[in-house]
Amino acid sequence: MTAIETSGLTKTYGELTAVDGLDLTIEEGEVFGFLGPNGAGKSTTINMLLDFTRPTAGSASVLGYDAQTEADEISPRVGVLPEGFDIYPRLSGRRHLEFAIQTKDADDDPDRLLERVGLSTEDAGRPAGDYSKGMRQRLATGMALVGSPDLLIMDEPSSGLDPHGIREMQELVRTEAERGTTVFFSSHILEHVEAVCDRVGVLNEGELVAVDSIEGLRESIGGGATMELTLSASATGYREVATGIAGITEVAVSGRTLECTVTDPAAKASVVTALDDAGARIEDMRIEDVSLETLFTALTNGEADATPERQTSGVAVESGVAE
Ligand SMILES: Nc1ncnc2c1ncn2[C@@H]1O[C@H](COP(=O)(O)OP(=O)(O)OP(=O)(O)O)[C@@H](O)[C@H]1O
Repeated sequence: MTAIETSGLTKTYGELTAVDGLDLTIEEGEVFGFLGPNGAGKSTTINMLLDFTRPTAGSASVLGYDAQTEADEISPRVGVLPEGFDIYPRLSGRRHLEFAIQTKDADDDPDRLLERVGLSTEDAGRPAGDYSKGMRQRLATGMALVGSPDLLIMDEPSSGLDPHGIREMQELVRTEAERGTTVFFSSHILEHVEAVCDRVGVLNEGELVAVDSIEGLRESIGGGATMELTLSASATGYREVATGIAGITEVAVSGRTLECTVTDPAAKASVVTALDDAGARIEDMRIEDVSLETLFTALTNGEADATPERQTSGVAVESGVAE
């Protein structure tokens, strides 16, 4: 059975199309990262899956039930970490959890939940109104885990968390996935989903612009790289050598440096061999691979940070993608 299936799911607000004909299938047990820049339509999609918002067109099913007509069947089996979770300021964290346990008619141990989300017993006794943003996020995560849901929907789960908290959240997602839970989580930060997701979908201006495994995305960009070769003498005479190689689309020369745009990974070795054969002495080589961040940027009109990783060494540089 599919955990989530949408068909032509659309939501418009007046002139604005927040979600535009979304066709998405997520299998049970998958960890799916829903990516997109601010305003891409991620929360609107989640709200339609949870029947908080009605679609303008199309349909969605969650755990085999229609998201609009059978929402009552869905909610007991889904744990939700909403974006901008509202707390009851005077109630302690523990009371929040107890309340969630009662509401779901579950039998979770609040202490176990607190431990899982990294909230101390002492903090659990304090009014949630005094919590930091990260602590609120941990509490909301604990509430989402109540009742061991079959599907966990997390809207920007890393929001407010420090790097340590982000790692813990990723660990928690992994543990849930091992338990068989389907995890659907949205983020506008690729590296937060990269560590844990089986597949990612990239949403931009309401449209799904890519759906693939992380490996698939890596492969699709694997050929794109810039190679910078520093020779022992002027590179001017070697431009033609590099230009003649299949998979090298552009060559720029500056002093002793040749900068080649590579579209076929095999061309990286070919250019080194060809230059060597032509008598050039390569003193240094740097390869700047296109990272997933760069792909994300390209898919979403440059609204995310592009931080390609530089790898520097001698001639034996391996191709790779930024971690
Ligand atoms: N109730 C609403 N009325 C009017 N426009 C809305 C409403 N809810 C969302 N929108 C618009 O729909 C678009 C998508 O918003 P949405 O909150 O789904 O994006 P998002 O991808 O979750 O963004 P973020 O990462 O910032 O949370 C935005 O342009 C937003 O302004």
